[in-house]
Amino acid sequence: MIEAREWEQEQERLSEVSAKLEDRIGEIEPEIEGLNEQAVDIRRKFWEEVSVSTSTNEDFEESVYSIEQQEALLSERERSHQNKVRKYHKLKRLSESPYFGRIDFREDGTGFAESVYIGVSSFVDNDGLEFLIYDWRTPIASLYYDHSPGRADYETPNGSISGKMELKRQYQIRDRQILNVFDTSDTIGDELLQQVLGGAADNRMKSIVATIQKEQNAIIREDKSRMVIVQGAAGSGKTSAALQRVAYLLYSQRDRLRADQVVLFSPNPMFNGYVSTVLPELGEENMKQTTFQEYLERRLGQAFALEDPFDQMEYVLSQSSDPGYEARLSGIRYKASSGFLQEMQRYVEGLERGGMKFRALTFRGRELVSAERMRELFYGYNASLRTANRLAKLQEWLLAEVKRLEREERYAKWVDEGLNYIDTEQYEEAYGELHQERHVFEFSEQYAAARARLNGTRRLDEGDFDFSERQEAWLRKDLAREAFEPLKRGVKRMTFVDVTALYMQLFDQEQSPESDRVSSEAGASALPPCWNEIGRQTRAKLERGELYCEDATPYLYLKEMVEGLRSSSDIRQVFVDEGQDYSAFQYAFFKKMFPSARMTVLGDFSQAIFTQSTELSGPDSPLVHLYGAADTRVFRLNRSYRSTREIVGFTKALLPEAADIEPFDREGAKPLLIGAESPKQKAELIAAHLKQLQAEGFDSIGIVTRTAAEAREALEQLAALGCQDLKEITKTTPEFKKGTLILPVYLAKGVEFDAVLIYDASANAYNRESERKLFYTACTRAMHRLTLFCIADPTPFIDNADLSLYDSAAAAQ
Ligand SMILES: Nc1ncnc2c1ncn2[C@@H]1O[C@H](COP(=O)(O)OP(=O)(O)OP(=O)(O)O)[C@@H](O)[C@H]1O
Repeated sequence: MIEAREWEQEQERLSEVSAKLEDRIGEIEPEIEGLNEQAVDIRRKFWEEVSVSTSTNEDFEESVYSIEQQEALLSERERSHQNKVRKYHKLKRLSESPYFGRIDFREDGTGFAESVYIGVSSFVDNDGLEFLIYDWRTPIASLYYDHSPGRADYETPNGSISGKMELKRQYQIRDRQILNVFDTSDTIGDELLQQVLGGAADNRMKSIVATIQKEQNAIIREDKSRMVIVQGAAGSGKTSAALQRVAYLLYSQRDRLRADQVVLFSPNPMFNGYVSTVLPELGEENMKQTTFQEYLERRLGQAFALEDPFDQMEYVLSQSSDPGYEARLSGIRYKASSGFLQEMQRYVEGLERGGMKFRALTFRGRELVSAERMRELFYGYNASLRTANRLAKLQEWLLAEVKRLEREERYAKWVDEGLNYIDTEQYEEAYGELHQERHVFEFSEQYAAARARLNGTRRLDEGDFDFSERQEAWLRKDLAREAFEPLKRGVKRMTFVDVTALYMQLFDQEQSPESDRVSSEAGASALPPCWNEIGRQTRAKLERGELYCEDATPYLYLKEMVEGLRSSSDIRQVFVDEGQDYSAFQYAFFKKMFPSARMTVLGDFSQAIFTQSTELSGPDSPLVHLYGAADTRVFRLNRSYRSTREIVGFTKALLPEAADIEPFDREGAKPLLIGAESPKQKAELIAAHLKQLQAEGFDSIGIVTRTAAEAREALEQLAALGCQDLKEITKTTPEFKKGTLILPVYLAKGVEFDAVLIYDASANAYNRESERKLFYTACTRAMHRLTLFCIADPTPFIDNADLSLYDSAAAAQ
């Protein structure tokens, strides 16, 4: 705390700045309202003011010009309106809490220290000279995040500036009143962070702008590398830093980066809502948010029923007795691997020499162009042409061929018959079309007649226009055109390439029964265990018009590699959260899909709960290879901000690789393990504990289960025991609500709760080594309290947790 006198001075300054903000808002407000009315007015009068005249060419041009002018004027007004509105909202936001930090910095060579007040955006005094508030993203503001009082420097576009930081101060301000002021010697004062982290969880993520940590700031401001990888412990602020980074980039590159050129891939649709308020809170427009599954659905959803990652997860967790289980798991791993990616790349190259698969073009049950003919043409093109280019040539040929066949078809029997069923509408259309032609005809006829008169000759074709013949010809053409339309559309979409057969062909090679692992044809990679069964499962699924989750990306990759990629070069920044859950294929895909983008991938290999997963930063990481080590920067975050010291102490004992995680120093109760004797008793204990937590004031509680079926069971049991307001979260729930949620671990990814209850931590439930990370992920969702329930023995995953790390309670009989 600071002295009373200083506090008073700070309050005085705050009041002054607030008053200036109010004045500025007062100046802009009428303008905003005026602009609003103007825009509506111009739109309303738009068509009144432009009279469209088509009587002469000049008139018509005049009208078009006038419309264009009006439109340009309107767009300009709207743009300036939007800018003003944005400015207005920024001022409003500032007026609620103008700043959160201050540094006094004496630049070397100057005789005075400047006081730099830092807030969510800049505010300059009316004279235009004095910055009353600096935006947190300005170069000088980085001092606040990176240094303690003493020698300090910061980077600007023109080089480094050094000096001495004489003061570093933090504020908590509400309604223009200072609630708290802290002077700090630390990089960012622990006191403020303590307060922020001690607060309750929300159903929306919060901006961390006032308490960004030095190691997070480095991630936020990194702007040299093409690829930024963040491997960070659970709760270390990866998602928070990512969102701040988006806001930073939108500011620092405001002349060349728009919010709609930034895309964030989230782990599930609910997560989109969870993080959607952060950027607007920082005064920025939201970026595009999507899930990879949504993208796959858009690209493949019409052709196949796609399995989503959550159904795949449910299968992996609950169908271990299925006879094909081992093969499926082996397939999931293989189909996500760099080995399969390389195999696929070799395969696509090989298609230039042989093995292409085509689908014949058929029409009314007749084969128009056989697959064989297409193959001949394809392999007859210049051998130096790539597959996609040859396909483009073939496509051109096919379109011409289809048009030729369509012309021939006009006199086919079915068209003769079709003429008998022409309705009046079609006749009218034909009449109309011919009538238009008639004008042209008449004009040329008149012209020819005039010439004939002038030359004193007679035309041979005079008067030979036969309307009914022409009408029939028109109708025949129309019938054939309509019937051929789907075929033409198909050729344009390249449906003549049999991608399904091409994909299946990848699995054709038989594995010898005596060997589980044999070298593939190319000799560079080995086939995975249960290879033959993997092939059988893959083919059977495809034949049903379905795609396993693990097949969707490789399938699309193959399709794109063969047919030529449709990329989005407009996207400039791609963010991937929960990056450990994406396969090597998906990363190769991102690179191809967004050729002009830089990438930021955030994740935690300790939370790799899906069977397919990618190590983010090790030597084998496909991510590091994606753009090359020189253009890649890896950051590590080891400090966990989410959970209390006690919870972090317990969770880090669950996983050997979590050993070096440091908790932020915030105290709380030890995790509690409660043993029950029967499922019924377990449910009763959970119900009682829930009531106790609610009575203590926790209003964000997560009951985390292994599977969706278990979540349903939990809901029924607890509701029967009188627990109120329980909300079940399924993969189709559109957004998180505050309260007591019951959900499977894989849907709790990335989110947090005041208190987490592990619904079943028994040895029976969690015992397979492959589920250790699943269990770890569940426990690391807790901020303040973690309680685990089990029947008989607890999961062996806690064997390494020293008994001092948690409390145990057996059920009272
Ligand atoms: N610098 C910070 N100041 C205040 N709060 C922070 C800071 N960094 C992280 N937090 C808080 O810590 C919690 C965890 O942050 P976040 O969800 O971003 O972590 P994460 O690394 O993405 O976690 P996970 O991998 O478990 O999804 C959030 O409540 C966030 O607000």
